[in-house]
Amino acid sequence: MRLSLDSFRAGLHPGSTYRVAFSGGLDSAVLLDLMCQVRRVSGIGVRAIHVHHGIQPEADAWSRHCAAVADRYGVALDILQIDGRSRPGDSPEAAARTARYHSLEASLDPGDILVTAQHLDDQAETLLLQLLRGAGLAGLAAMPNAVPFGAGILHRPLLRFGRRDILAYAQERGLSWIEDPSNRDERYDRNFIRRRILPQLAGRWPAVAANLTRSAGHCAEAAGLLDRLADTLMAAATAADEPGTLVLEIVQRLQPDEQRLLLRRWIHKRGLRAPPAKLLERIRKEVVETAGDRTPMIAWAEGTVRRYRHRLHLLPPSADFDASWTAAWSGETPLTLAGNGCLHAALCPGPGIDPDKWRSGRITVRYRRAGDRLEPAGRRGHHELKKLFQEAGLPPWLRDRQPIVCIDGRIASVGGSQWLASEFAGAPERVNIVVHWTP
Ligand SMILES: Nc1ncnc2c1ncn2[C@@H]1O[C@H](COP(=O)(O)OP(=O)(O)OP(=O)(O)O)[C@@H](O)[C@H]1O
Repeated sequence: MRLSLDSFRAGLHPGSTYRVAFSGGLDSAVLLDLMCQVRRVSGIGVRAIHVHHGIQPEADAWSRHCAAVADRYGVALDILQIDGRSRPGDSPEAAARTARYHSLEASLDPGDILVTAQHLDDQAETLLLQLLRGAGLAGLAAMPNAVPFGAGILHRPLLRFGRRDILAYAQERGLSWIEDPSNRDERYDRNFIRRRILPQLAGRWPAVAANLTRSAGHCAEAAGLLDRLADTLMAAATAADEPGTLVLEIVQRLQPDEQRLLLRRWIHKRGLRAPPAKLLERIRKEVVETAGDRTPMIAWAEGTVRRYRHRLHLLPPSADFDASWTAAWSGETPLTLAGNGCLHAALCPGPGIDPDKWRSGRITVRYRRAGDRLEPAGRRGHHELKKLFQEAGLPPWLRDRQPIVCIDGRIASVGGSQWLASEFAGAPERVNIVVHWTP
């Protein structure tokens, strides 16, 4: 489609404040020019944002170029300084991109529309890259035209226009831009596809970019439908008294493909990246489908799926929890438990620790040790903590994480004030020390 002010405006997502992601390259130079023209005719607010990655030696010169261009348009430019370096083993391209998107996302105010300059050929490259990675529908949907992003929206108004139309527009308008030398580096997959593969395909199928983009559109529609189906399955399977937990029996009644869809959505909604397909299938077979009363679990880098008492639980990783940790506590100020929330103590009416015993003893906090026993307040006889936890239906993976408050080395309370030792418990009708645990 020919790129003109009218054809561009016709597809622009409605809004009143736009932030142009301006790298200084050809595509975003055209986008900024178009947005400034729209501003002239319709009075929208336009600001530009440039991300300074601090990686390439030219980064300072690019920032200066962007500032000069923005100045000529009379547009305010925010320069976001980020550390776009990758960690060993990560792709530098992906690390810079992730850091850039995070900083752009955080910079938006409510209602802002962030516009970026990806076009039809970028979309075709993205689809090919996703196919080569073996992506599922969500990946093949490639880049959406508009999605919620931070406090605002991310919108790509040039997706309908090809690289050639964008170049023609820039030349016609006499725009200036900078060329990033790394765009020619064919060690990067995207550059290889753009420079070697797509021209070959276009020699035989001139409409290749438009057709691939159309396929991405079909995938996007199907992916949206499946998301809605997954939400319906999840609403039906979620335990009413424990949001975030699924009722095993309901999940088991679904077909295998529905189970996979539901598991992926459940993990995604928790903000975790789904495991690879093979591992997801193991979760389905070994955790969901296994018969009997077993309590299987499967962990991957992003989390753990566990089955316990007819429910499925999803836990984020807990890297810094140390079961051998112990500390003295004044009881006056909250105590932070590494990787396990915090404790605080307050005087409250009702069951709790006798304030006199609390003040006169030496308080320490630790975790469970083999053979720990307790006589619960109001009950006769000592019981192993393990038995008390089982009796209360506490899932096994939470048992070692219950903080144990000791007075002079003897257990006074467990899990905040969930279990109180009779030897330290105050009279329940009086005001006592209540230990709260916020995991
Ligand atoms: N340094 C930058 N500062 C501000 N915006 C940028 C910067 N780099 C890129 N952008 C914005 O992102 C768009 C896409 O850039 P580019 O194609 O280089 O990114 P990419 O790494 O391939 O990411 P994507 O997959 O989103 O296209 C640009 O057109 C521009 O709008």
